[in-house]
Amino acid sequence: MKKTITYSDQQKEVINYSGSQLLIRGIAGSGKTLILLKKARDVAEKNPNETVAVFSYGNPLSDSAKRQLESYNLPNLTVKTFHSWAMRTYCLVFRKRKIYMTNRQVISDAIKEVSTIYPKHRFITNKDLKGFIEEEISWIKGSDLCQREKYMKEPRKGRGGKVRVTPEDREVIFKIYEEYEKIRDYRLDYDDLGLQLSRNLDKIPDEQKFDHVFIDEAQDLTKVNLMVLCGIARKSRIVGADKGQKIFTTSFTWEDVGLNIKGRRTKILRNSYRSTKQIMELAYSIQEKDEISKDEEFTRPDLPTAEGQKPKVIFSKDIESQHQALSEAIRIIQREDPDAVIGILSRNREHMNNVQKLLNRERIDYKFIQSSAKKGDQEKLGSHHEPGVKLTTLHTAKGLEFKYVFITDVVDPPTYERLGDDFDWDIERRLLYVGMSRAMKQLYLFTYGDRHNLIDELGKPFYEKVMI
Ligand SMILES: Nc1ncnc2c1ncn2[C@@H]1O[C@H](COP(=O)(O)OP(=O)(O)OP(=O)(O)O)[C@@H](O)[C@H]1O
Repeated sequence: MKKTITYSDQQKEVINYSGSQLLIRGIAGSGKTLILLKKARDVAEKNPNETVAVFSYGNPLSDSAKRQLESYNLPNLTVKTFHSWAMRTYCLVFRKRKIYMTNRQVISDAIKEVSTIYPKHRFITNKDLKGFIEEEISWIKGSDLCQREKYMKEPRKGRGGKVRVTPEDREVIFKIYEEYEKIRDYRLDYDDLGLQLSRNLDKIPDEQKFDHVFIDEAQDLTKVNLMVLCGIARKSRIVGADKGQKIFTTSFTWEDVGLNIKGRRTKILRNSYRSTKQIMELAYSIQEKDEISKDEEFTRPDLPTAEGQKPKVIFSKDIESQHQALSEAIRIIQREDPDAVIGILSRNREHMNNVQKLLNRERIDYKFIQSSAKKGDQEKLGSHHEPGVKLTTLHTAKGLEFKYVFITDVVDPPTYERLGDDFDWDIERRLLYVGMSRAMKQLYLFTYGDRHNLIDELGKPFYEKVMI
């Protein structure tokens, strides 16, 4: 059943805004995507001879946007992800027929090369820091800091504080980056697409540009990708973003990417229409602890008016009893609400695979929500629009919503992942906030053992504690 929408005054102001640049800042569930799609539709309907593109974050979200727009049948309106558009555009600009992608091994090979110069440095000897180096190289390319001088001077705002980085560390990282680029050679990584296109904006063919560009979840795009998207807009660029949900370590200012959002060009949405007051109270209790809540661009939320049950936090002794509690909770909900959409969100793939094994064992039907599937797994892909149990990660759940949300394994990451005291808890807080704010009606958090820093930070009056 299609729900009727009565737009709020704040939302109407965004819909009726007719300027050529606009930033829509809004909290989780405030209708940024809804309004962006409505606006894109209006522009496409009013101007049938002009092209309109909506850029969504990832395939699940872009499929959802396509679904919402398909009945309007507007041939001048398209929905894309940055990567799908950039792959095609890169081939056209650089006259390539096929794109060869690098693999993770290239980072290991680059580290090995640099080990002859810095044999004792922790980035060389500590294998657990490889993930950090991978993110750092992505940051260098995503922010176009590809010259040594630039990289050495760049403030790390937005990059996260996972590992303390001294000037000597930067020297080592930059050497690894240079080796990585040499070994990579003709192959590309995901950051190359935006980087090379941002340097060749004038070569992008006209048919790959649009009169009006709408960008959703912009807080997590890299600086170069945003520059490219703003650069291909002939007439207007409309951007939706929420710093409170920034879960990747990208950094840019709106000015950097060519967007003037001063004065009336920024509109703010503060009400969640997705979740109940009880869910958002709990979600805000963790967001308050995040440094980002002090940022001038952070959007302060208003509490929703819709009432519901208090979220439940299930404390188990170990992972097995968590799984038992999880399968019991799924069965209870499926009995009471057979058409329910249940999202099971995990911190990483390993946790998701454990949940998958549990559901197979318990003969509970499920589908995955993910950007792509391995060959043969296609029929296991689902969407958050259809009833049933959906398995996904917190990262992929961004922008999506489920009537019931179960977040599993809310425990401290293992020490090797935490890198001692340098661990960036703010990103973990934000991920949990993103996960919690996906829930429309009921929210369950599952934890076990005695190491659950984030659970300890939650406001105690805002959840029901269940001990197993
Ligand atoms: N005025 C409204 N009346 C009823 N429902 C609304 C209204 N505005 C938004 N919604 C609903 O609220 C939910 C959240 O909207 P949407 O996904 O657009 O929010 P968002 O700001 O993009 O969220 P997020 O940043 O968390 O992805 C959707 O189900 C949407 O249909």
